[in-house]
Amino acid sequence: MPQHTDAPTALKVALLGGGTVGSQTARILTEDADILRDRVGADLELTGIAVRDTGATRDWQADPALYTTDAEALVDGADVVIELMGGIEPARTLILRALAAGTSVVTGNKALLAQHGEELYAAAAATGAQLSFEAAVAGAIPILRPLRDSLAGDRVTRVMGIANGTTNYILDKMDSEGAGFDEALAEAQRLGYAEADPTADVEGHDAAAKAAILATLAFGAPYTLDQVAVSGITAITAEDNEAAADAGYVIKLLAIAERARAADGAEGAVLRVHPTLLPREHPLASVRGAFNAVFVEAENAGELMFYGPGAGGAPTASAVMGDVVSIAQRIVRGGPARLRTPVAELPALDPAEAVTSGLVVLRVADEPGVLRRVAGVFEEQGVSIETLRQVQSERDDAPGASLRLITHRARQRDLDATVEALAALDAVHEVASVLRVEGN
Ligand SMILES: NC(=O)C1=CN([C@@H]2O[C@H](COP(=O)(O)OP(=O)(O)OC[C@H]3O[C@@H](n4cnc5c(N)ncnc54)[C@H](OP(=O)(O)O)[C@@H]3O)[C@@H](O)[C@H]2O)C=CC1
Ligand SMILES: N[C@@H](CC=O)C(=O)O
Ligand code: NA
Repeated sequence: MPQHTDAPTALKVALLGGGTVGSQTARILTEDADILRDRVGADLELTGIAVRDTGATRDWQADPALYTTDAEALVDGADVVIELMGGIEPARTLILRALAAGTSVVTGNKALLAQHGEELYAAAAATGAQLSFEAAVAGAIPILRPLRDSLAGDRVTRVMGIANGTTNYILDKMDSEGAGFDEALAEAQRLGYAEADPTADVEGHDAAAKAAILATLAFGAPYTLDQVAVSGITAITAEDNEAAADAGYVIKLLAIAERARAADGAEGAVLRVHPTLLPREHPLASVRGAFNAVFVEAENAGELMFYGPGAGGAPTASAVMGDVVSIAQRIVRGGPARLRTPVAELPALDPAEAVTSGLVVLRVADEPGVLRRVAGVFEEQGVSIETLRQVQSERDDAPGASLRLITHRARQRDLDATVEALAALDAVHEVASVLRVEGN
C-alpha cells in the first residue's frame, strides 16, 4: 500500500461507550489487531473506553485499565474517535470537540445525526475531518456508502426499508408465534437490539431518524427528524394482524423516503414511518427477526435490495469498523478527506401529500343501509374502495360488525378527511384502525 513519507505507524483510537456495540468494537480492535494492521498499514491502538461505570460487567471485557470516565481527555489524545454512547449529550459536545480539532469521528448515533446532523457536517467540513456513520442505519448492512457513492451517478426516487430490528423482531414474534408484545420486547432488549430507552424503537422514532439520514444521503438535503411523519407499532391489534393476513398481507414497520409531487405540483421529498401492509410475496415481507432490508428505487438501476442484520452488538460493530478502517487508511496514505457532494436540494413536503392505499377497519352497527352510507363517504372524498369485507363481531360487549376496507391509492390528506367523516357517522361506532398499504 503506498504511504506518504511521514505516515504514522500507529493511530490512537478513542472509544466513547462500552455497551452493546462498544464492547464488540473493543473486541474487534483487540482480537483482530493483526488483520487491521495489515489493512490499514499502521497499528490501531485502542487508547481507552469512556463509560459511566468503570467497574460494570461487560459483554466483552477489555483490559480493565482502559475504562475511564474522562471522555474529554480520551478525545483530545486521539487520531480517530468512535462514539457509541448514544443520546444527544454529551455525545454531541464530544464529537464537536473532536471535529474542531480535525479528528475524524465514527458514530452509530442516528438520534443525534437526525437532530443535529447539519451542525456536525459543518463542523467536519470546517476542519476537513471525516464524519462517518454507516452503523447508524440498518446495522451491519452497507447502505449509506452505496447510496452516497455507488448510486452517485443515478437518481434515487425512493428508499423504503425495514430499518428497525427491534420492531421487526416484535412484529415477527407476534405474527408467527402469537407472542405477546411485552414478552417480545423484553427478548429484543435482552438480545441487545433495543435502544437504551426502547420507546424510541416501538414508537417509531428510531426508524424516523434513520429515514431522515437515508433521505439525506439519497436526496442530498439535510433532512431532520421533525420532517418525518411517525407512528409506531404500539397500537397494532390482533385484529389488524388478522385483517392483514386475511387479505394476503403482512404488517411491517417501514421507513419511507420518496420523491413526490404535492397536489399543487411542487416537487419534494415525503418522509414517513408507519406500520404498513405489504403483500406476502413482497421482498420486504419475508424479512424476519431483527434483520433489516432497504429497498432502493433509482431511475437507471431500477430496484435494489440491501439485506442483513440490522441490530445487535457484533453486526453493528462490523459497520463501525468498516468506517474506522476507511478513515485510518486515508490518514496513513495521505490524501484529502471525502467532501460531501452537494446535489440539488429537494425540500421536505408535508407528509399528508403521500399517495398510498389504506386499510380502514370500522366497527359498525349491523343494520340495513350502513354499507351504502360508508361507501358514500368514500365517494364524497374521492377515495375509491378496492376490497371490502364484513366480519361479524363475536364479542357480547361490542355487538355489530367490523368492516375492513382496502382503498385504491389516494392522497393521505384525502384518506384522513375520509376517516374523519366516517367517524362522524352514527352507524360507525369506532374507526378501529387506519393502516397504509405499500407494494401492491
Ligand atoms: N444496539 C444496537 O443494535 C445498535 C445501536 N446503535 C447505536 O449505537 C449507540 C450505542 O448503542 P448501544 O451500544 O446499544 O448502547 P448501550 O446503552 O449498550 O451502551 C452505551 C455505552 O455508553 C456509555 N455511556 C452512556 N452515556 C455516557 C456518559 N454520559 N458518559 C460516559 N459514558 C456513557 C455507557 O456506559 P455504562 O456502560 O457505564 O453505562 C455504555 O457503555 C447508540 O447511539 C445506538 O443508537 C446503532 C445501531 C445498532
Ligand atoms: N434499536 C435499533 C438498533 C439499531 O439501529 C434497532 O432495533 O434497529
Ligand atoms: Na449500515
